Parts: sequence; C-alpha cells; structure tokens
Amino acid sequence: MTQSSTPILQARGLVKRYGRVTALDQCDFDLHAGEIVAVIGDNGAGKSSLIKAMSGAVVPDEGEILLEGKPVRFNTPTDARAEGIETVYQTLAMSPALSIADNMFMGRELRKPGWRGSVLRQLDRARMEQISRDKLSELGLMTIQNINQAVETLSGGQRQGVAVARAAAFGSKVIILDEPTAALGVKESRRVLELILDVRSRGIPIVLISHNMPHVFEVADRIHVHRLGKRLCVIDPKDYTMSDAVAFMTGAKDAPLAA
Ligand SMILES: Nc1ncnc2c1ncn2[C@@H]1O[C@H](COP(=O)(O)OP(=O)(O)OP(=O)(O)O)[C@@H](O)[C@H]1O
Repeated sequence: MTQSSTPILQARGLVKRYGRVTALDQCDFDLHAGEIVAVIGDNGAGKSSLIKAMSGAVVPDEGEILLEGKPVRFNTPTDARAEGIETVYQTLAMSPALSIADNMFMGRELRKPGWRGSVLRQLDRARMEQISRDKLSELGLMTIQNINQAVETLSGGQRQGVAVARAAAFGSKVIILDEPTAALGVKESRRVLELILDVRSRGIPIVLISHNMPHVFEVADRIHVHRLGKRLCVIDPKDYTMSDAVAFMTGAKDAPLAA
C-alpha cells in the first residue's frame, strides 16, 4: 500500500483539554485511501477524543484536520457528515422502536416532491425503504428480511450491521467505527468484521477503535498506537505481534522510532 499520496483524512497537532486533563496532546493521525487504520491505546489514552475531534463531536483547542489535503473545521457532527465522514459510536444512536428503514434515514429523510420545497412534504417511504433494502443487500445483510422491522427486534450484531450499513450508505469518504465488536458474541463479531472488510473493498477507508487485538490484527492495514494523548507510533500488523502492540501501548516496551 502506497503512503506517498495525500491522506484522505489527516490530523496535525490536535490538542484537546478538559479542564486540567489534556486528552489530546499534539496528536497526529493519517488515513489513506483504501485502508483500515486501527487506533489502539490504554483506557483514557485519548482515542475517543481523537475520533470525536475528527467527527465534529468535539472541537479541538489547537491543531488542524485536513480532508483530502484541505483544512476543514467541524463544529458539529453534521459538519463532518456533510463532508462524507460518518461515525458509528458504541451507542449506535438508533431509535429502537423505529424501523430499519427509518433508522437508516434518521435525520436525512427523503420527501416527495411538493410545493416550493415545503417542509410539510410527505415522506417518501417507498424510496427510503428501497434504498435501505439495496444498501443492506449490497453489504450482504439480507438476513434482515423485513425493512419495516423495528430495530429493537434485531440482535446486537444485526443492529451493528444496520449502523455500519447506514454509515457506508452515506459516508462517502471515511467511516469511523468505535468498538464495533465490543458487545458482540463470536459469530456476530465475525459478521461485523467481514462487513468492515466489505466496506473497505468498496473503496471507503475506515478508522477502527478497538481494544480487541485479534480483531485489530485481523482487519487493520496499519495500527496507530495512541499513548498519553498522542500518536506513539504506527505499526504494520505483519511486522509485530499482538504482545508487541500491547507492550508499546502500555509503555512496557519502547516503540519503534518512525511514526
Ligand atoms: N467530556 C469530558 N470531560 C472531562 N474529561 C474528559 C471528557 N472526555 C474525556 N475526558 C478525559 O480525557 C482523557 C481521554 O479520554 P478518552 O475518552 O479520549 O480516552 P480513550 O482512550 O477513548 O479511553 P477508553 O478506552 O477508556 O474509552 C481521559 O482522562 C478522560 O477522563
């Protein structure tokens, strides 16, 4: 994988303070086209703060974020979404009582043509259902039979699948996944990992936060090791073992020099 091209998503010198706590301390990050970059680090290392900054959920105090080489400023998650960056948080941000299709389009509902673009135009349910069905089937999620099924009736893995499919449907440039397999069993995790690889093969690069080293080593092209609010190093999973990665992230072993 060539790293000479301009990164799709880049962070330079991000600083984020919460009172006396410095969650991000001159943090850098790079994500290139066609790759999955895993972000690993101990609890409290600042991984969530990094992805929140890149997805508009927090505004950094210093530093810059570049999308395809151009500086961007995200004041809200809507700003980042408008630029094609979709984030799936552990909480999934779904309405359990609503259908799969309604959840896929939550906050960006399609409406039928109407008088002067009035907000009172009727929802175009048929189109939203069709697009949802297409997106889920493209990603091989046809175990979900009924697009009108309430999300609360789905298994944890299926919900995660819908959340990732929603991100893939609208995240044209980058998808950020926060612990996507944390609450899942072995079989469901496997399906979600396959889905992640599927999304990458469709040309969408992915940032993956995970504490699960086997999952990280299975899907990541590069691993960003985060420690004390900054990027400690970036390693190729082919060159290191999981114990090496854990030792770097905890400080038990010196990290390789080049970041
Ligand atoms: N909203 C907040 N207010 C105050 N402190 C915060 C806030 N968010 C994060 N922090 C602090 O910033 C530091 C980094 O937190 P962050 O959640 O980014 O780490 P993390 O690597 O994602 O941790 P974990 O793996 O436990 O989720 C921690 O010390 C945390 O307590």
